[in-house]
Parts: sequence; structure tokens; C-alpha cells
Amino acid sequence: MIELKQVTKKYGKGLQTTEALSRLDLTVQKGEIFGVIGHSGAGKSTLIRCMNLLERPTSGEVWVDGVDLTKLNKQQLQNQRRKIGMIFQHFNLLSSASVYDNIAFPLRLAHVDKTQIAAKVNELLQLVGLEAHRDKYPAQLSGGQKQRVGIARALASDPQVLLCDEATSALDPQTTDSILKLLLDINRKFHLTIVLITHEMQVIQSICDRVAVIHQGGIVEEGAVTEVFLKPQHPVTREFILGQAGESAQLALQAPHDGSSRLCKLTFLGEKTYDSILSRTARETGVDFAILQGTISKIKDIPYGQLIIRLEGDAGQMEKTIQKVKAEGLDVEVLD
Ligand SMILES: Nc1ncnc2c1ncn2[C@@H]1O[C@H](COP(=O)(O)OP(=O)(O)OP(=O)(O)O)[C@@H](O)[C@H]1O
Repeated sequence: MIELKQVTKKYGKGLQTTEALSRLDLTVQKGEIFGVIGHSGAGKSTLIRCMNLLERPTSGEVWVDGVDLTKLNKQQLQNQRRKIGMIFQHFNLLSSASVYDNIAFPLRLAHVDKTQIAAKVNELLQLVGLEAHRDKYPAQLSGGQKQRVGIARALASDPQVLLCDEATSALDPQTTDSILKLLLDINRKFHLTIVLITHEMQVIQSICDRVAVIHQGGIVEEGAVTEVFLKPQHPVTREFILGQAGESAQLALQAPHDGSSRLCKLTFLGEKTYDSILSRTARETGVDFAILQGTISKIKDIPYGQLIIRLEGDAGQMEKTIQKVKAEGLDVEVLD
């Protein structure tokens, strides 16, 4: 659906040049929710703004729905952009226009007739749950309501892609959840491809199917959220995930432990999350275990659990335990 090929973006000239993106390749599939995560200055905003040519890449190609946007003239680009909606961290609403008029704005620009506009805006107001607020002005709305207007406006021209530029970063956690839920509903209802950028792993974990980690203008890790989240490879990805698990994982690793014990991290995914594989296996092999840290959560709607345990007992039996739980489908990382 979206393909970036060897995209480089440089800002400034001569000695003042900053290379925000360096020969970056990225593919987003139709209908998926794709997240890009990275620290401040990594190139996230530049990347998402290159996807609709709000920023024109210095070199490289940007393909959306089979068309290379970088090759289009102004009129062709304008037409193609109707397929790509965008929402922003600070909403970018027209402050002197009502909720209704903000949503109607792109339709009026496209010379859609009045009756059709009314029908479409009413439908969108209902979709985002703002029917009761249609005549209010942005200043009279909460942050979450403003973002709902932003979403409705972005959907007015029935786009195939929705780009979300830090869309929940200005919102409190509860409002963030409600906006993420709305994005997920829209994705499922309309099979809309969604690309979002964020610096919060929680956002990726809640709604994304795939994720790319961006660092210094390049993608350092990419894959299904379950893969990247549960088995992070790159140090930057590990930082994001460890940042989330917080202090408790660090404390677990400091537990007393010697040659006659092994520290292991077990990952349970899907239905296995609720299975008693560990105690069953330990009973069979006769080893003991201490649970040092545990998490249970969801990645989108897939449950997962992670345990840091200390196995204690005969070396051979500890090894047998590890092999058995692996054979039962758990992922085991021997930490020490
Ligand atoms: N208009 C600009 N002119 C010059 N340099 C820029 C411009 N926009 C971005 N940059 C630089 O490009 C790099 C990437 O910036 P970008 O805004 O894409 O990162 P980001 O990951 O979105 O950061 P943040 O999370 O802080 O918004 C940074 O070094 C930034 O200073």
C-alpha cells in the first residue's frame, strides 16, 4: 500500500545540512496498523510527512497505492493526496470554524454539493461520537474531542490511508486509550491502512500489527509487534521495552544466584499464557523455581505473559526443564 524506497531527506544547505532520513526503505501493507517508534530527533515526523509529500524527499521514491508521488505534478499530487488523511498532535483545527465546518472543510474544497456534505458530516459526527457537539468551536472542546474532530475531518474524503503524527501525545492516558480504540474501530470497519508515529511503546502495543524502530534516520528493527516486543534485538528497541517494564525486571536480575541455579526469562504467548506448563514440568523434573518477576498483558488482543524465574536443582534436570518448556511452546531465554 505504501512503499518508501531509498528515501533520503536532508534539511538545510552546506555545513548546516541535517540528514533526517538516510536511504530508508519501508513497506506498509494494505489494511494494517503500522507503528513507527523512535526517540526525539530520530526522524519520525519527517518520515510520516514524506508519506504524503508534506515533506519532499531529497531523493528516493514514495509509492502509495501503486503511484510514485514524487513523479506527480501539482494537480495529480493533490488528487492522490485525497486518498491519504492525516491527523496531528496539536489537532490543527480551524479555530474560527465550528466542529461541523471543520469536518466539512475538505469536502467544500473538493466542491462536493451541500446535501452530500451534510450527509457525510452527520455520518462522521456519529462515527466519532460528537453529534451533540456539532455547533461548538474548538476552544470549547477537550483534547480528546478535538482529536475526534481531526479524525472525522481526515476521513471526510474517504481516504485509504490515515497518517497519525503523534496523535495521542498531547492527551492523558485515559483519553489516549479512547482515541486508540476509535482508530482500531475505524481500521476494522473500513479496512483503512493506518500509519502512526509515537515515542510510546504502549501505543504500539495497544493497536499496531507491525512496528518499525527508527534511529538516526534509519530503520533499525522491524516486524510483527509480538516478535519485536517480546524478542527485541536492537539496543534502542530494548531501551523502549525495558523502559516500560521498569525497575522490577532490573531488580529481578539482582536476585541472589550461584552456579547451582539458572536465571531464565520465559515468554508465554496466546492461550499458553494461561497454561500451567511451568509447574507441571517442574513437578516432572523435580527442580524448584522462584518467581522473581512476572507480567501479564496484551499485545493488541493477543495475551502474553513473561516470567523471570530462578531454577534451582540438579544441573541436568534444570536443562531438561528448559528443553521441556521450550517443547511445550514457551520461549526461554537463559539470562545467567
Ligand atoms: N525543518 C527542519 N529544518 C532543519 N532541520 C530539521 C527540520 N525538521 C527536522 N529537522 C531535523 O531532522 C531531524 C529529524 O527530525 P524529526 O522532527 O523528523 O524527528 P522526530 O523523531 O519526529 O522528533 P520529535 O519526536 O522530537 O518530533 C532532527 O535532527 C531535526 O532537528
